[in-house]
Amino acid sequence: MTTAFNHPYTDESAPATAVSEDAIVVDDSGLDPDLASQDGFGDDLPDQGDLELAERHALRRVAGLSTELDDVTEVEYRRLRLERVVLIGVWTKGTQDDADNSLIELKQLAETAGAVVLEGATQRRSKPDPATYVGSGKAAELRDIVDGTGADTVICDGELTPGQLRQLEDVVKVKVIDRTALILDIFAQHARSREGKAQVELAQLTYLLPRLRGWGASLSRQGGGAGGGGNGGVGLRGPGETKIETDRRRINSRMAKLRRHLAQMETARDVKRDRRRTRQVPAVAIAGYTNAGKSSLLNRLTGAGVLVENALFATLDPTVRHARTPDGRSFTLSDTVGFVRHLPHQLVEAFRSTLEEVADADLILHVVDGSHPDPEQQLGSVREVFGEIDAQDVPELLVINKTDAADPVRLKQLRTRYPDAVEVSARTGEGVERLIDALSAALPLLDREMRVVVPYERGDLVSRVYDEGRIVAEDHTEAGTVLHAWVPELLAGQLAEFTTAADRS
Ligand SMILES: Nc1nc2c(ncn2[C@@H]2O[C@H](COP(=O)(O)OP(=O)(O)OP(=O)(O)O)[C@@H](O)[C@H]2O)c(=O)[nH]1
Ligand SMILES: [Mg+2]
Repeated sequence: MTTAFNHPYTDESAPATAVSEDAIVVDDSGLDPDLASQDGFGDDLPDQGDLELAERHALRRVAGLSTELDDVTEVEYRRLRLERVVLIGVWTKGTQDDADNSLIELKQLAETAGAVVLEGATQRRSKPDPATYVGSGKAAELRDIVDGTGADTVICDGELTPGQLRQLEDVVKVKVIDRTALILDIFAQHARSREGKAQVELAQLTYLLPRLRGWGASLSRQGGGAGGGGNGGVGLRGPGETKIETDRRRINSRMAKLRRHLAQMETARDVKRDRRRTRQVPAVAIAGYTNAGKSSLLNRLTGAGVLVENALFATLDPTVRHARTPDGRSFTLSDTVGFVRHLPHQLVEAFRSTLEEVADADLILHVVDGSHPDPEQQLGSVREVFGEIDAQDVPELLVINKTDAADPVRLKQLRTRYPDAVEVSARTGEGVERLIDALSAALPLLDREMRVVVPYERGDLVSRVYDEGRIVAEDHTEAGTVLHAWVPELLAGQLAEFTTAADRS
């Protein structure tokens, strides 16, 4: 029994505290000035990101003075801010390696959220325990580990029911959260745009709603002091229940408000997308597992200067760049939010409009980290999400990235398995030429050759030829701009009236 608890993260060579150096520093104060000021959208959410833990506790006690909503959503999320954590996974199927990889990913997620991982352990079971996730014996061992390490949080590698979270908390006596809450927390820390923030908040509230009671109980216990210890105490329970009802109502109305705002923002996005569509510029979406190197590749391909970080979910807001093939054809290239195994469905829902960029693309550059121990599993998870967002029919160009760091044997396996994939290193630039060629070949061809004389008052058409087409020759005469160019069908139609006699045959 005891041996089932392995502690892979305590070895001397990799002290757990080293992780905090890479941790993302979130400066909430300067983050998003427009959220609070421009439309009153965030008016009821003062920014409390920099509050010390103790102050957050204090805030909870003056809950009656602030609005209830601040209390529940903001403060309780902030309480989620993890410091010293112990990881626990239930290993139900697959090999020991799979179980270890899963826990290593959980460790990366926890570190990305800013936590220091003290210990990790897995338990082999046919299925998670319905009461406490791990069996009761393991739960007691887990409590000993928590005591021994001074951890303040346990993170479970799965999605737990509200009841499991509460019951496990009762045993280990510290906060217990699951993988879903952890991912939501990372997204919350990384969201930059108004839309991204709203999407994440909606997902968090969806997650929080059925768990209100459980968290309330554990938090009132953690509040300690005034309550007289124990489980929150009989005296606290009555008012707590009423408060939960109020909170629930407020959360529901907040969610409705967020949905309305998101719908508006989505309309704006659709307009933008439609504009791109009518310009007939093919759209290429870069998608793939988180940390696969999508942003690096976008930078390599376009010099976009997009945030690259060795952290999970560095990119949450889609970035769209304009690019050209070597033969001059225009296309857009967009970076997207990374995927992860078991992406919480609340997030898939909330990010649906962002993810639709992928579903709407003419081509997906699916980036896989070739240096990962199990790239094929990541690839499978990503394709699963493609299915959920109806992107499975979009042509896909598989890109195996990080060849500079990948094991040659693994690369060879991948090559055999995916003969059409292109191997690149976004870091060294190796293979990028080949990728550009493959990309060009996969993009729709510009299909009309035109010779036109465009009068000077139609400079707009000339600039569209510049944007959307490829100019073979250009001259300026008294009659206007003489162009010989290849252009997309739609533009060809609009240029038709200016075709030169020679071309009219
Ligand atoms: N060795 C190596 N590292 C790479 C390569 N491409 C990217 N990386 C590193 O991988 C990490 C993640 O890169 P990103 O470009 O941020 O990955 P991403 O897919 O955009 O990640 P998210 O936006 O977080 O989902 C960074 O530390 C990069 O420096 C590569 O070709 N070789
Ligand atoms: Mg990125």
